[in-house]
Amino acid sequence: MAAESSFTLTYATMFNPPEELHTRYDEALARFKRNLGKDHGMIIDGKDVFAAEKFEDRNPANTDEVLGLFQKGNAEHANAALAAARRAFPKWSHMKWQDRVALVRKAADLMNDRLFDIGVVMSSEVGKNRMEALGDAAETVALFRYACDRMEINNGFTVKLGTDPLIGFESTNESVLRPYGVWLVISPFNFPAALTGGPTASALVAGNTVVMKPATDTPWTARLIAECLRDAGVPEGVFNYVTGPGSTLGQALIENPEIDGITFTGSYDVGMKIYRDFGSSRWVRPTILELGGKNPAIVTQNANLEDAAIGITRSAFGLQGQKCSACSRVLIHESVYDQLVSRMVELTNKFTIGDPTDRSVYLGPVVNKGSYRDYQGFSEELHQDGHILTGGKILIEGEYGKGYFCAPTLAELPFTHRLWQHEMFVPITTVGKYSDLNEAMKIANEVSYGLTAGFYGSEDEREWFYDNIQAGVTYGNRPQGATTGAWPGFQPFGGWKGSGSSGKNSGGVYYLQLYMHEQIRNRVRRG
Ligand SMILES: NC(=O)c1ccc[n+]([C@@H]2O[C@H](COP(=O)([O-])OP(=O)(O)OC[C@H]3O[C@@H](n4cnc5c(N)ncnc54)[C@H](O)[C@@H]3O)[C@@H](O)[C@H]2O)c1
Ligand SMILES: N[C@@H](CCC=O)C(=O)O
Repeated sequence: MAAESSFTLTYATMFNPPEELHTRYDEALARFKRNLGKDHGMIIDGKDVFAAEKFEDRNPANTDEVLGLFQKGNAEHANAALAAARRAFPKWSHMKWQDRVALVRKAADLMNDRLFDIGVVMSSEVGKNRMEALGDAAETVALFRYACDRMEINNGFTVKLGTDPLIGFESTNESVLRPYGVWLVISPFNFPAALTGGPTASALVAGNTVVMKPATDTPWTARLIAECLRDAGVPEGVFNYVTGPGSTLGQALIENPEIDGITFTGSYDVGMKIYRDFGSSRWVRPTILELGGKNPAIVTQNANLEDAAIGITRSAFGLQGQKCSACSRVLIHESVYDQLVSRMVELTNKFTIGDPTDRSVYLGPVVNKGSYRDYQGFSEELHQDGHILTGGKILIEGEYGKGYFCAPTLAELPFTHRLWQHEMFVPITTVGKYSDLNEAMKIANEVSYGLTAGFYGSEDEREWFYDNIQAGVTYGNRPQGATTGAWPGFQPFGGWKGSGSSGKNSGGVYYLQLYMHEQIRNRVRRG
């Protein structure tokens, strides 16, 4: 987002926003308060569709507050949405790609105009602080535009190939990338705009039609993204927005043979189940899985310790540790261990915790009761098996008692403990001491995940780190965030090993191609 000033909002710049951003956020917050408690439909074939059963979208910072009512979609809604997407596919896919790009760009412009309203809704249903929420909305705009740019730069992915060396014939060849058909997008709660909107925009620009299903904790943000597409004039049925539980609606979507491709972003367990279920079809369909992380930061004796402390604590506790990219493991050389740990504790204790719509707040609540309980369980385990440096308790005094607030936690733990391997997805980071850098690298890589990783050390050491770490997004000496804060076109985002299936990062130059299959066109003429 470019405001009137020269400031451009990204996850790296969000720590020093101009005053104007706060003013506009506050205006949106006032509008939002007048819109609470409404009944929001699904969007199927361009129409608002209401189900017999509803679910409440509640504010995790104040669980008494019902943000809105949403539809508990079922298998019938799944079938209707997929059928609408199937009907819309022939016309959408045969439209000139330039016309699809124009519509998706228009949706991005609308989203940019509505950025602050989207941001406030997101803060309220996810618990994201202001700048993180605005960042997620701005990232979605960037992902829409990036997909359009890539289609243009690649001229619609039509490439002239060699002419066959025939005598008496002219035989030309061309490669064309073409859409698959109906694409399913299932997204998680933590980046409800970017991870619903990003894959949707790529699928649409490529010529697929889409059914999108957000997480049950975050239906409103996704609805606002869907409204941008609808209001931009994307034809009926080309995208469809359905809401409801993953175990019923999500499962019904997965099991429907109408789907030609899927982008699932979420946990490893659900992703792997989807992969297996999806694999039982008559042929192999593209399955883009963006899964969990257990992201390490390695700090050597040559590091700038202040940059390391700032970057690590920001990445450990931004969005309450509920980022796939969160810095959840820190490996520190023994010679600088005490100094760095004490600075990290100091910075962690300075974070303001509270209502995420408040401008001074860095940590909001965790997203729901399940995460709140997870935090308590892990804290108990850390009290027993490790040493809590700070945190380790839920916050219940005063206003905190109304929501799911947890103290950001740093804990020492033997490297053999299971929590060095398990993605906790709450504000808890484990810290350990190493004496040999090769050993630290071995520990960093000995997990099922390979999403992001951070490094603080000398420039030579850093190149060694890149060559040896198993991760899709890596950062060196970055105070803006040790392991978090990727931006489309700058740090395309995706993981290795159990963190991702495609090996190509979203917001990167190889991503849009995943939504298309290749057709070779050979044309022969006598003469
Ligand atoms: N790699 C990435 O880019 C990335 C980004 C964000 C989050 N994540 C991961 O997402 C997880 C947190 O998000 P979450 O708690 O919302 O994840 P989740 O796996 O619980 O849910 C993700 C989505 O899957 C749906 N779902 C659940 N069961 C389903 C089923 N059987 N069939 C179809 N859909 C089903 C849910 O309703 C939701 O929409 C973490 O593991 C995090 O690391 C990964
Ligand atoms: N793109 C985000 C992470 C998304 C996953 O949760 C980042 O780079 O921090």
